[in-house]
Amino acid sequence: MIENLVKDLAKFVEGGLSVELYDGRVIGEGKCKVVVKDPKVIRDIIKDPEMGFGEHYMKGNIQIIGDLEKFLRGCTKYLKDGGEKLRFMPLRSLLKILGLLKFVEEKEVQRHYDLGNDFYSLWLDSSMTYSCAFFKSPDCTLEEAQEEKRRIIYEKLQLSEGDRLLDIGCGWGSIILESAKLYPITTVGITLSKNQYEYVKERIKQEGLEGRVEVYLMHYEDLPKLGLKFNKVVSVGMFEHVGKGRHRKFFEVVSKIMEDGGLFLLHTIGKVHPSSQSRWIRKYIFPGGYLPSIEEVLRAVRHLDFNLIDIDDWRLHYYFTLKEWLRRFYSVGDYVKEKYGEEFFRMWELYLVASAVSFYNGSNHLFQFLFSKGVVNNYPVMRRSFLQPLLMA
Ligand SMILES: C[S@@+](CC[C@H](N)C(=O)[O-])C[C@H]1O[C@@H](n2cnc3c(N)ncnc32)[C@H](O)[C@@H]1O
Repeated sequence: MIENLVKDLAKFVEGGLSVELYDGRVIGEGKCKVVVKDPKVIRDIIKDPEMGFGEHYMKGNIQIIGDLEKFLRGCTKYLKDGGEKLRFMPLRSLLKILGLLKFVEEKEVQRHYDLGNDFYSLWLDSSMTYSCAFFKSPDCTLEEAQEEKRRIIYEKLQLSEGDRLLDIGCGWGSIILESAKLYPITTVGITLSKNQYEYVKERIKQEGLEGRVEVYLMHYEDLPKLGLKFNKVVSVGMFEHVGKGRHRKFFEVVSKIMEDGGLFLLHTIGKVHPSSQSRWIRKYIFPGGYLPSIEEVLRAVRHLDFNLIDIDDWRLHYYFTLKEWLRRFYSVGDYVKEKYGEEFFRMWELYLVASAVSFYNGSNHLFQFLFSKGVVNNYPVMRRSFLQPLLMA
């Protein structure tokens, strides 16, 4: 059975595939070599393929000598194109890893983001933005691409004098801090992470933005308690935490704190159609996260007073963002292994590569939904630019 599986899978992995088993047997030949160090790997993958692969990869019981991204890409292709017979092979579930995120409870969100500002600053750009950037051209730096993403958001939100902007899930504050410097507006950000909250508070002081920028450590459901109303709202990379069955409630809250005629830009990873989510990612990276489909987002606003203006898909931009995060992550690999341990390194490596592959192969997308509260007819009818240079040759 293993021989057949390797032979079939090898057809889909660029450069071919060989597998070296714990007993010294080598099956197949190719550029990518999978080393299986422990007989438990096979047992656990058969029992629970996705979790089995993920956990043994983290522990180093499975090693990929060659390109992990190409290997995972091959696996997805194999599962997609491999025909009816192959769909029942154990590896099918393994690539569920390529889904992302699902709703998490407060403590779980904190566990992820409070890993420490130091850890994230090792591989994020200098604005500490932890979401998809926009690469105007393939040679943009990550810093430039994150800045470009913010510019697009400000334009889509038509920021102008006197606006009150809310950022739900503001992270390390790049939007609320920068937009308040660029426009005569006031901004408010909320986050569940104590580290992010302290960091943003300090930046507000350092940059003399007191009175114009506020940050709160709070759950979005508590927003109405602030007693504030906003005419512009943005949420970037946070909706993935909201969770199945809670999307409608999220929009109800946003509607409560928005003024009529206001604009809401929702930037989220998503799926075109509802599909399965990764149990491994939920256990180790984003416990509880859920990636909504377009349909689920639109269904959630159906009976509310939001009117859809535009949907944009930045799928390949997230692939490039992840590749850049990964490049930076690898460049500090030895330090990460020493400080956080080998298993932690391998867990984050797998998460970043699997995520990159999920955008490359089209399982995941990055959507920007733009809604108005009520019908707004004085919105520009054209996007900033329809023609972007090709990102992929
Ligand atoms: C992926 S980060 C994105 C941060 C930032 N928007 C960016 O683009 O860099 C998700 C953010 O959502 C926040 N978050 C997650 N669940 C939340 C909740 N229930 N209420 C408020 N914030 C939440 C996290 O604390 C974190 O700041």
